[in-house]
Amino acid sequence: MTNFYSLGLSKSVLKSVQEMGFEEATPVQEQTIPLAMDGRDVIGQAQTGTGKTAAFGIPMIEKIDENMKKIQGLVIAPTRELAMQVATELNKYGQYKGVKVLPVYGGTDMGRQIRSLKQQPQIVVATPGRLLDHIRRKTIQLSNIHTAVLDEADEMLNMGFIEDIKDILKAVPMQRQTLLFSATMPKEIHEIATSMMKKPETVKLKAKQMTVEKIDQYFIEVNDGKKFDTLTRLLDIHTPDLAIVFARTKKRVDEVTEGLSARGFRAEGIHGDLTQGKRMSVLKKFKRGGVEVLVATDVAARGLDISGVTHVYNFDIPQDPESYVHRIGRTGRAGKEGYAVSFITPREMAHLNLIEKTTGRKIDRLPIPSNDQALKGQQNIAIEKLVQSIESDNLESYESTAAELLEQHDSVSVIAAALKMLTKERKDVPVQLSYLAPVSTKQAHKDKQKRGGGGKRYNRNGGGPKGKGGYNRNGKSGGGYNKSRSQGQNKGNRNRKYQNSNRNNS
Ligand SMILES: Nc1ncnc2c1ncn2[C@@H]1O[C@H](COP(=O)(O)OP(=O)(O)OP(=O)(O)O)[C@@H](O)[C@H]1O
Ligand SMILES: [Mg+2]
Repeated sequence: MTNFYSLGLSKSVLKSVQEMGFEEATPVQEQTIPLAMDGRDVIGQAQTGTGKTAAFGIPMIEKIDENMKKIQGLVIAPTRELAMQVATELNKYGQYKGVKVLPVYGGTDMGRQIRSLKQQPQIVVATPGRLLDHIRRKTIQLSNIHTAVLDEADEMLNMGFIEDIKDILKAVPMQRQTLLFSATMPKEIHEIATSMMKKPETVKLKAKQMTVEKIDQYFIEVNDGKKFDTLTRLLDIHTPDLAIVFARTKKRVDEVTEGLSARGFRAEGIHGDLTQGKRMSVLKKFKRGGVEVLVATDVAARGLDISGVTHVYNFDIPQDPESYVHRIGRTGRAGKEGYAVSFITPREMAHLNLIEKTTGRKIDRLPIPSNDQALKGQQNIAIEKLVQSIESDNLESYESTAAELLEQHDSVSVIAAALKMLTKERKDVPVQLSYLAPVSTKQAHKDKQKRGGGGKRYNRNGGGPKGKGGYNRNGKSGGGYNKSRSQGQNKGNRNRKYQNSNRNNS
C-alpha cells in the first residue's frame, strides 16, 4: 500500500485528497500516477470502482498551470452524466490549487455553455458530440492542451465514437500526453489505442478476474415472459437499499419502470430519449434514496459512481461481455460488497458462457424464486421493525394491554397478526411486457469474424442476501433462497438502437 505522500504530489493536491478521505492510493493509482506525472502516455486497465478517475485526474491537475487561463487538459467521456461526475471529481482535486474544471455536454443551453467556456476553465470534461459542435463553431480553443484523457477508452474507440474521437484529437496539439482508462480493453481496441499514442505504457492490474471479487454474481434461467415476476420477487427477497435494473431497450426500460411502479416500488427509468433535465433529476433522486430502483439502458452502465448501490439486475443480458463487466460494476465500488443477478433466457445460455469466459469467473445459478420466498422477504422487514421497536422504543405503556391480549389469544396468533399488519403484501398487479428477442451469440461471432477476429460488440443494442434462509438483523434476508452451482466502424454502421442510446449523449 502506498500513501499519496510518497507519490510526490504537491501540497495543495494532497490536501484535497486528504479531504476526500483517501488514505492509501489504490493499485491503479499507485502504478499510473508516477508514470503519468513523468509525462508518459498510459493505458490503464483496472476493475470497476477502483479509482481510475483519480489515477488520471491527479496527474492532470498537477500538470496544470493555474496562472494560465487556457484549456490545458481535456477529458472525453461517453455519457453526459459521466462527464458531469468526472468534472465534479476533478474540481475537488484541483480546488486548493485553483484549477477550474468545466463539464461540456449536450442537452444543455449552448449559449450558456459558450459563456462558461469564455471564463477560461483549465480543464474541460466533454462528451464527443457536443465537443465537436464547439470545435466546428470555433467556440472552444484546444491549442494549449497538453493532456488528453479518454475515460472509458474502449467505448470511446469503439465504432460508435471512433470517428468523432479522431476528429477531436486532430484539433488537439500532437505533442500532448494521452491517457486512456477503462475496466475493459479488448485486444483489437488496444491496438487502435496504441496507434493514437506515443510509446504508451500499458498498466494492467494483475487480477485473476475482470470483475471485482466482492460482487457476488448469479444468474437465473428464466423465460422472457416470466422475467418481470421474477424481478419483483427478487426485489422483495433482497430488499436492496439501491438497485439498478438494466434493460436492453428504451421501451423495455419504460415498461419495466411502469410495471414496478404499479406493483408499489419506487422506480424511475433513465435512457437517452429523456430530456437532460429529466435524466439529471432522476439520477439525483436515486442518489438521495428517493428512488429505490433505477431502471436503465447502458447509458448508466459506464463509470457512474453512486455509493450505496447494493444490487444490480440484468433484466436483459447485454450483447457483449464488456457491458456485463461495466453494468455489474455499478455496485461493489471502493471495496464495498455488491450483488448482481442476470436473467438468462434458455436460448441465451451460450451467451452466459461467453461472459464467464471473458470475465474469468463462474456465475452461479439461482432457482426462480417463489411467491412464498418473496412474502418471507417482506415479512423479514416487518420482523426487523418489530425487533427494532423492542430494542429501542419505550413500550412500558403498552405492556399491560399486551398482557391482557395474551390472556385472550395465544402468543403466535397475536404476533402473526402484528406481522401481517406490518408486512407490505405485494399486490400482484398483472404486468405484461412486450417481447424482446434473445441476444444472439452467433451474430456476435459473425461480426467478430467480419472484423478480423478478436472483436466483439458490433450490435450495440445492445443482490443482497448473503445469508440463506431465515432473516438476519439488517433485514437483508436470504429468504431460504439457496444458491447452487451452474454448469456451467464508422458512423454509417451504427445501428439505430445504438444511435438511440448513445448519440443523444453528445
Ligand atoms: N485512494 C482511494 N481511497 C478511497 N477511495 C477512493 C480512492 N480512490 C478513489 N476512491 C473512491 O472510489 C470510488 C470509485 O472510483 P472511480 O469512480 O474513480 O472508479 P473507476 O475505477 O473509474 O470505476 P469505473 O470503471 O466504474 O469507471 C469513488 O467513490 C472514489 O471517490
Ligand atoms: Mg471511471
